[in-house]
Parts: sequence; C-alpha cells; structure tokens
Amino acid sequence: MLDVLQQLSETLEARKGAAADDSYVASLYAKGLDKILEKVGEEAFETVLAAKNASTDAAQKDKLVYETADLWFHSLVMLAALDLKPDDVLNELARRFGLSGLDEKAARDPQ
Ligand SMILES: N=c1c2ncn([C@@H]3O[C@H](COP(=O)(O)OP(=O)(O)OP(=O)(O)O)[C@@H](O)[C@H]3O)c2ncn1[C@@H]1O[C@H](COP(=O)(O)O)[C@@H](O)[C@H]1O
Repeated sequence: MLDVLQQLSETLEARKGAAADDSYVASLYAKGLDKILEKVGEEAFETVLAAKNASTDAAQKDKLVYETADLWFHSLVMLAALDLKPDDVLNELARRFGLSGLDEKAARDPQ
C-alpha cells in the first residue's frame, strides 16, 4: 500500500511542470497555496460530516472512505506544494510508534 503513496507522490512532483489545463493537480498549484489549503479544509469538513453519518448508518461507510481519500489526496498536494513528501509524515508516525524511521521498520518487517 505504501507504493500507492510513493507513486502518487511522484505524480504530484511531476505535475509541478505540467500545464494547468491538462491536470487538476497542476491547476491547484497554479491557483496557489491558499486554494490548496481551502481544499484541505473543505475535504476535512466533508470527512467529518461523512463520519457522523456513518456512525448512525453503516451504509454511509463507503462515503466516508471516499471523502477520506479526497482529504488524504489534498493533504498530499499541500505537502508537495511545500516540498514535503509522504515519507516525512510516515517517518514521524514511525517515530511516535517507537521506531526511528521507515528503514528500521522495513528491516524488522520486510513484507
Ligand atoms: N487522487 C486524485 C484525486 N482525488 C480527488 N481528485 C479531484 O479532486 C477534486 C475534488 O472535487 P471537488 O468537487 O471538491 O472539487 P472541484 O469542484 O472539482 O474543484 P473546486 O472548484 O472546488 O476547486 C475533483 O476534481 C477530483 O477529480 C483527484 N484528482 C487527482 N488524483 C490523483 O492525482 C493524479 C494526477 O491528477 P491530474 O493532475 O488530474 O492528472 C491522478 O492520476 C490521481 O491519481
């Protein structure tokens, strides 16, 4: 699953050189950081709403997954716009989990 983040991260980097007319991500970069942050805020709100609905109606869980994917995606665009990568966040999570970083985790758990 980490491959998905890695490949998406590479695509987000590549879009820095793309035309805004051809790419949603390039169009966000062209609109600037404030627009990207607005999208992150919007998607966070939609995710919270979806979680509330899913808490009383299990049929809404698909919607929650969809909105969370939108939130993660726009968060990755935000990180990329500031020249950060998913690994920066994953390494921080690993550190909190008691690991010094992803390399150590890979050594312990090759699969
Ligand atoms: N994962 C995503 C992804 N998730 C959501 N979205 C887009 O995010 C937007 C969110 O929908 P909204 O209705 O909130 O936004 P909107 O109304 O279109 O835009 P606003 O006017 O509100 O800014 C939609 O246009 C979705 O298509 C994504 N667009 C791209 N990707 C990935 O990014 C890659 C590069 O995309 P492009 O740059 O478009 O080639 C793609 O191959 C995908 O892997």
